[in-house]
Amino acid sequence: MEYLLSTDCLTKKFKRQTAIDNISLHIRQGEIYGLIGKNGAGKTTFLKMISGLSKPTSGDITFFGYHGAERNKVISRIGVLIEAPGLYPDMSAYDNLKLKCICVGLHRPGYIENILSIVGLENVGKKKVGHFSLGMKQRLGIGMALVGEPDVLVLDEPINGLDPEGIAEVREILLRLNKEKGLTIIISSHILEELSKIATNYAIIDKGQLVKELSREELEATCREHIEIKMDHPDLALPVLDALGFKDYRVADENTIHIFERLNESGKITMELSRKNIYIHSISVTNESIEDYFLRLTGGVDHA
Ligand SMILES: Nc1ncnc2c1ncn2[C@@H]1O[C@H](COP(=O)(O)OP(=O)(O)OP(=O)(O)O)[C@@H](O)[C@H]1O
Repeated sequence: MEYLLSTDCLTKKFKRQTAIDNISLHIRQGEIYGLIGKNGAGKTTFLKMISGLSKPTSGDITFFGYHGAERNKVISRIGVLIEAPGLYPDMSAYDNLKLKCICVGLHRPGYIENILSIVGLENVGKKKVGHFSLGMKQRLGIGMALVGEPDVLVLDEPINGLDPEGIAEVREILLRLNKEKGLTIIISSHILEELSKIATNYAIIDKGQLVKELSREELEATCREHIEIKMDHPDLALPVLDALGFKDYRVADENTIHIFERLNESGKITMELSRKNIYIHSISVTNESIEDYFLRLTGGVDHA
């Protein structure tokens, strides 16, 4: 089984609006998979479908090798926190977790205490959840999603509205769960910069469509300072770069080469290419921030 979870041409329509349009994504075990998109891009709709909370209009989802209706057999292997965590405000964190444990038939001694400690709420005592900060509620929401030891955690904008300290706390918890328990995490956000601190893989979606699926390494390479050459046939330039001793370069797309070393040698490269009669459209040194890259792919700032 190459992928733990994948979607094939997944589509969701609400009357005439297509919220998710033909999205095929691939998530491996152990990844922290970030779903990035502006407000209204379709993140929640997508996460609801893969979590079994909403039915696709068309397309398929494969999870643990099961797809179609068969996927119901393994759907409980997904722990979900979508929109606000469903917490009882007049009860303590312990009692909220206890209720969930009873619902799923879990009665192990020390189980609830362990979850409280994982999400950093071991010292809140009998304080009612209604008096918790937003960050504490989010952490308890993550704890609730952990009941039953899922293999995958699906989190919809878990850092939305949190202050920097709250964001850092959630980030630490997720990194630890991923590293120590090997949990696969699928997490959405509209801030790529923030997600880039934890995600190993990304899908950028815009207006319901997949714009790009890429790994952390690919994102870092794209946003690292580099020489960018725009030309019609990048393949023609590669022997010239090799002859000049360049090693750290890649063909970014059918019209672009990125070179990540010797950034002051644009002139030399231009001269060599022109000596070989290889025509280029432009050559420049680029340092695009992660957020600029996201805005470029999703058509700039949304002023709606
Ligand atoms: N139940 C529904 N009925 C009708 N339209 C819906 C429904 N749920 C979502 N939509 C529409 O689908 C589109 C995608 O919404 P979705 O909530 O998935 O986006 P999102 O990326 O999660 O955005 P946000 O971050 O603002 O929640 C939006 O235009 C939304 O209005």
